[in-house]
Amino acid sequence: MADRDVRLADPVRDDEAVESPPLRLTGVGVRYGSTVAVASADLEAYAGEFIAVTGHSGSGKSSLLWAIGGAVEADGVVRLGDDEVSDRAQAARLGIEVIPQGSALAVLLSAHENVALPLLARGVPAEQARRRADAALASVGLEESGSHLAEELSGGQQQRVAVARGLALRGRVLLADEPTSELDHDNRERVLALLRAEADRGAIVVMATHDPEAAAQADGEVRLDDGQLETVRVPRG
Ligand SMILES: Nc1ncnc2c1ncn2[C@@H]1O[C@H](COP(=O)(O)OP(=O)(O)OP(=O)(O)O)[C@@H](O)[C@H]1O
Repeated sequence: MADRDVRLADPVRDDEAVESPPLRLTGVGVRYGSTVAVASADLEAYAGEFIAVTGHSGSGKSSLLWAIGGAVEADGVVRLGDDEVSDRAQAARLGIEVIPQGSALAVLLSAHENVALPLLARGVPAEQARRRADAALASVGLEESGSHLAEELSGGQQQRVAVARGLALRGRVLLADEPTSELDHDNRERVLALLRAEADRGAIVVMATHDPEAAAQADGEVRLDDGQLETVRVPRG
């Protein structure tokens, strides 16, 4: 798809509000060889919604998020508004952002650099990127840790940096893969509140989690059972 046909998200804009177009999955499937990770999933989500994807380990949660984010080859169609997601770079241009499982930080960069560099890569001016990284790190309680190398941080602190990095991008859709798995109670609640705020800002938040208490705080829940997606709670129910 040519760039001019893609409705670009604008990460340079400094205002917080966003109105995500609807996210629609139709018959989305993910296979790895003979393993069916996700079988023909249908899902709709709208601006302001916070959806939990639950299921046991290996049930396909990450694969579903990767398919939405264009990070894995998938059958079926993922649409954000009128635009069909085709690959990761195009999904990022549409404003589909990811908080990956396991943080995936650059360990030899500082916490601040890990948050600011993706902003610079999207064309955010340096001063604005610095400010947004400061604010995002402060929002996860790491205002004092910005200069620490990622490898000097604990697992939970690294996870909070990854959350800050995802939030700082201010996407239209935020895909959060087990964003609270390493966190103590207070930090889990803090991160869930930040994801809620992200939805309140007009984004769509899709969170994979195996934690029922975290899932209960989302507006809606879908569960994967060996790749089959079923609706547990609808956000508008
Ligand atoms: N790159 C890959 N190559 C082959 N098989 C894979 C790959 N990634 C995932 N799988 C398989 O696909 C299935 C779904 O995996 P996925 O990571 O999506 O599940 P999950 O629900 O996110 O698991 P967890 O909660 O443990 O993170 C599993 O059977 C897994 O072994």
